[in-house]
Amino acid sequence: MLKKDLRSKYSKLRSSLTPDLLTRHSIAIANSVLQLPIWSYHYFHIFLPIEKKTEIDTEGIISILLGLDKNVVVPKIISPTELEHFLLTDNTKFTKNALNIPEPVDGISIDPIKLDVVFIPLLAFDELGNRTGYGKGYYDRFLNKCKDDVIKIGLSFFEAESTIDDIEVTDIPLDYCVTPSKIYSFTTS
Ligand SMILES: Nc1nc2c(c(=O)[nH]1)N(C=O)[C@@H](CNc1ccc(C(=O)N[C@@H](CCC(=O)O)C(=O)O)cc1)CN2
Ligand SMILES: Nc1ncnc2c1ncn2[C@@H]1O[C@H](COP(=O)(O)OP(=O)(O)OP(=O)(O)O)[C@@H](O)[C@H]1O
Repeated sequence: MLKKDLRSKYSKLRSSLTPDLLTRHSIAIANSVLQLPIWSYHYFHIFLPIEKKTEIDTEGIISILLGLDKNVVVPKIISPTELEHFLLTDNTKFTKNALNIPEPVDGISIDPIKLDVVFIPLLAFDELGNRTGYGKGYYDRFLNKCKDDVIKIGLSFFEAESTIDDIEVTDIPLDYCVTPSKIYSFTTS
């Protein structure tokens, strides 16, 4: 399927999730994340959900990361194409931007090259690990600034599509995708 059709299909599917199912699926995803081979790393990047778009509640994953004393880094949109990344601390204040994304007001800026693991929001992914988001290319540009072996983990309420047909050269595939019932591994190493 084409990205535009997948965006509309999965936006609709997501908006049909009840609050109770969203909570249960988000907890199941957080529990599965514990099974991934990522716990020797230090710098983890994670997004905060757009509630109006019924995104995964990442609070459980953030609690796990903080409980394990990991460095947790969150994005902030600073231009129509670019994200900046801030370390999450006890003092981090959040405010919702124009797209309803909770973002840090300011803080310690982290160079993406430092990141070991990135949790990635998506609307749909396929069996090869390709993904599509809202179509603004923020994550593709951001991942391009990370080290080559950064571990890229998609989080999805729904299972893989067989193929996304309009993949571009700038699309960076996932290493893993975690759904409420399954962990997909796309890595060859
Ligand atoms: N929680 C979260 N944070 C994230 C992302 C994400 O997907 N989820 N992003 C991942 O890249 C970036 C933000 N990308 C976004 C792009 C479009 C829209 C959005 O609401 N688009 C509207 C059209 C709005 C408009 O153009 O004014 C839409 O899709 O209906 C939201 C986030 C960075 N932070
Ligand atoms: N590294 C890059 N440099 C310049 N443009 C890029 C880069 N990566 C992606 N783009 C452009 O961004 C636009 C949106 O890309 P795409 O449709 O893959 O977004 P998406 O993956 O759905 O969105 P997001 O990454 O925000 O979740 C495309 O026109 C693409 O060419």
